[in-house]
Amino acid sequence: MTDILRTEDLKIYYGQNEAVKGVDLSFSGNSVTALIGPSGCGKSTFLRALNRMNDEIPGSRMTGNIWIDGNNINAPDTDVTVLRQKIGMVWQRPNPFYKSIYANVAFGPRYHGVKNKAELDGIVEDSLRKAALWDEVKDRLHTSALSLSGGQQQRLCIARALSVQPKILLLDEPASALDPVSTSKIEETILQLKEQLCIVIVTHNMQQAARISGHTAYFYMGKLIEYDETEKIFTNPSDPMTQEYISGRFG
Ligand SMILES: Nc1ncnc2c1ncn2[C@@H]1O[C@H](COP(=O)(O)OP(=O)(O)OP(=O)(O)O)[C@@H](O)[C@H]1O
Repeated sequence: MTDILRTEDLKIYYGQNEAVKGVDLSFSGNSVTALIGPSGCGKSTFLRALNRMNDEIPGSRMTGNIWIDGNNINAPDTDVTVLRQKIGMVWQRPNPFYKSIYANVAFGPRYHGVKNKAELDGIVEDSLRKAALWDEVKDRLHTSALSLSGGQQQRLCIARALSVQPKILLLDEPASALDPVSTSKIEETILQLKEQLCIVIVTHNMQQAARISGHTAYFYMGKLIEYDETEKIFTNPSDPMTQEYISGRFG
């Protein structure tokens, strides 16, 4: 499979603190890659770099390259809005806008110039279907997004990210604040989205990583220790550090 996203010697700093220490990783289309590792090892920092979300953090800077479709996203002429259209992101806590369900999903397409109501209606329905939320909300599209449960809000945030047709979806512990039923709905949604997207997910939940990802990257203290097929990482990792982490977490 062709890689659509690749990092090369990526280093990320907060002031003097080097949080990510020269990571090379590649991601292909139609795949789910899990980023795992102990708290503070740099998973979220690495993830946020992939659509330049760290730009928003004062004192943060990065070196190295991130290639998407052959373009270096760290190039000074990169249009960050266009970049974030291609690479969507969903955070740990659902963060819908204080607007209707419809307006949340229509926000991105409207921002990018879609005005036609029929077209917007189509995008909203399609995005909500892909996020496995349509059947639950189709009769209340114009009610507040905040009237939804936490799990529904998170699927709404996924629909919102999908509405601008990204190629890549970044998920930062998207189910860690949810109950088991909502978690399994999010996991089912991720598995369906894999058919169309490249997905990178940070998770603390080893079982979740094993259930949904094809490849897993193990980070420790800012370094990428091991990257391989998920089954290999969880059954027979090559690096003793990975083994120690996995057995501690599973044992
Ligand atoms: N906004 C920030 N400002 C300064 N330092 C930060 C910031 N965010 C993260 N760091 C530091 O960068 C390092 C990596 O943190 P990061 O949140 O990326 O790790 P993580 O593996 O995602 O952790 P967790 O699993 O707890 O979310 C840590 O030393 C952390 O203190």
